[in-house]
This record gives sequence, C-alpha cells and structure tokens, in this order.
Amino acid sequence: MTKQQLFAQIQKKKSFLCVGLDTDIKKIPEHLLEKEDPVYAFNKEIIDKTAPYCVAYKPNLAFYESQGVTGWLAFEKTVAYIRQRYPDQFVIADAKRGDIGNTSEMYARTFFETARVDAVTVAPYMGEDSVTPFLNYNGKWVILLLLTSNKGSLDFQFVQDQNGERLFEKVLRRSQAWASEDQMMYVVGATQGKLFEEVRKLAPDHFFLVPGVGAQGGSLEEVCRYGMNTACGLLVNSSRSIIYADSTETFAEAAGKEARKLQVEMAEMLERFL
Ligand SMILES: O=C(O)c1cc(=O)[nH]c(=O)n1[C@@H]1O[C@H](COP(=O)(O)O)[C@@H](O)[C@H]1O
Repeated sequence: MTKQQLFAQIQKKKSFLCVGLDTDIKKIPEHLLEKEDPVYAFNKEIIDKTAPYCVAYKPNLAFYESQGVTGWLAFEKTVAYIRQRYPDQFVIADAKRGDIGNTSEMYARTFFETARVDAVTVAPYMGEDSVTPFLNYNGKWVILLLLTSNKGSLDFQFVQDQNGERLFEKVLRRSQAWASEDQMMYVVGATQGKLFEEVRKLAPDHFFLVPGVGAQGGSLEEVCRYGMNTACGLLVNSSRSIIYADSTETFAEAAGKEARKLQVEMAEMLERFL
C-alpha cells in the first residue's frame, strides 16, 4: 500500500486508528477456549466488529510466538483473513526485528513473502545494514522504533553526543537517507506528548505509528495537535483498551464500541488539525 492509498483510507473512514491484536490466550473469553483455534476465533470476531472504524491492524508477534507453532498459525490465518475480507486494511507485523544483513533478509522474507503483511516494526540499534534488507520490497514498509512509549525510552533514546544531538534525533536524521517517506514510518509513543512537535519538524512528511493511547494513558489530542501533518501522518494504535473492553460473550461488540469511540474522536481531530 502506498502513502497516498493509506491517506485515502484515512479520509474515507475519518479514522487513523490501528487496532492492536495483542491476543493473549489467558485473557480471551472462556467460551472461545473450546474452539479449534481460540486466538484466531477471537481475532476474527474482533476484526469483523472493528473494521468499519479503523484503517490498520497490528498483531504483536510476541503474543503469537509465545504459543509456538499454534500461535504462528493463528498469526498467519489472521493476516490472511484481513487480506481476504478487508483488503483495504494496512497490516503491521509488530515484531521489532533487526540483525546482521543476511539475517534481516530472512526476517524480511518471513514477514513480506510468507506472512505477506504491509509493514514490520524494526529496531534501529544495529544500524543501516540491519534495516536496508527490509527495504527491498516494493510497496512494503519499515516502521523504525524512534521514541518509544515506555519508561525505558529515557535510558538511551535521549542520550546526547558531544554536539548535543540526542540519539533519537540521530536515528531520525541518518535513517531518512536510507528510504523515503513512502517506505519508512517511525514509532513515536503517545506518551511523548509535546515532543511530537520536535519530531514532526525533523520529519515533516513521514507517517508515525503511535502506540500508547488507551491502557498507557497517552493523549490523542496532544498527539494530533503536535503530530498531525497535511496527510494526517499518524496511525494511532490501541490494543488492550479495545480488544479486552469486555471479557464475556459480547466481547466483540464491546471492542467495536471502543473502536467507534476512538474513531469519532479522530474524525473531530481531522476536522481541527488537518
Ligand atoms: O512498536 C510498537 O508497536 C510499540 C512501541 C512502543 O513504543 N510502545 C508500544 O506500546 N508498542 C506496542 O503497542 C502496543 C500497545 O498496546 P496497548 O498499551 O495495550 O494499547 C503493544 O503491542 C506494544 O508492544
């Protein structure tokens, strides 16, 4: 999917919501546990009820890989289900990969050829040759971790060099030479608040994947005020607050309601800040 196509979806749906499929078998409603593949059954219902209100899905690989082969199959089937039923949705494998070149090539093959997602999250720590193998696929995206939403983001991401340049600024500056804004997005956590203003100045045209609204307490209003650009430039992810809104048989309806609530807020933000 191109940047223009993604923006067209955002305009059509008045939403830049990404639903995080962080499906924990220990948290899914009991009645699903008797199904052949409970995680897949849960995801299908969540997807059907949230699809009208979002433009993207982000399965987080940790939740699938923790279940071994069964979990990987649930992940692949989930991606295939979205592809078949909702082909306009942007699918992100949240895998946070990155390794020496030939290993990254295998990761890229895993996610772009085998699982056939649109984008994969990648850690920048190992540098250029660990990221570029993901860029050899037309129409596919790298989403580079830049300023994460967690407390530990303070440990390294703000460390300054002798010229006062902070690590996240260096990552942003250097990585923009590896790919254009049609192939690269950046993770900027919603909890980073006003810093969006600075990051947006350094990357005026890129999309940001913004986790941290919902369970982590980030402010959607602040993200939009400081982070939105003329093509929206934001995909805001929420996982737990949507998919675990209710733990009974009406879990999917409850997820749909939560997604709709965010979509309504997003429509208002698009009116105000676009
Ligand atoms: O790359 C990510 O998606 C990510 C980066 C980050 O800085 N913070 C962050 O929370 N995430 C992911 O975004 C999701 C957030 O989930 P909730 O807090 O439940 O909405 C999880 O899958 C996290 O792994």
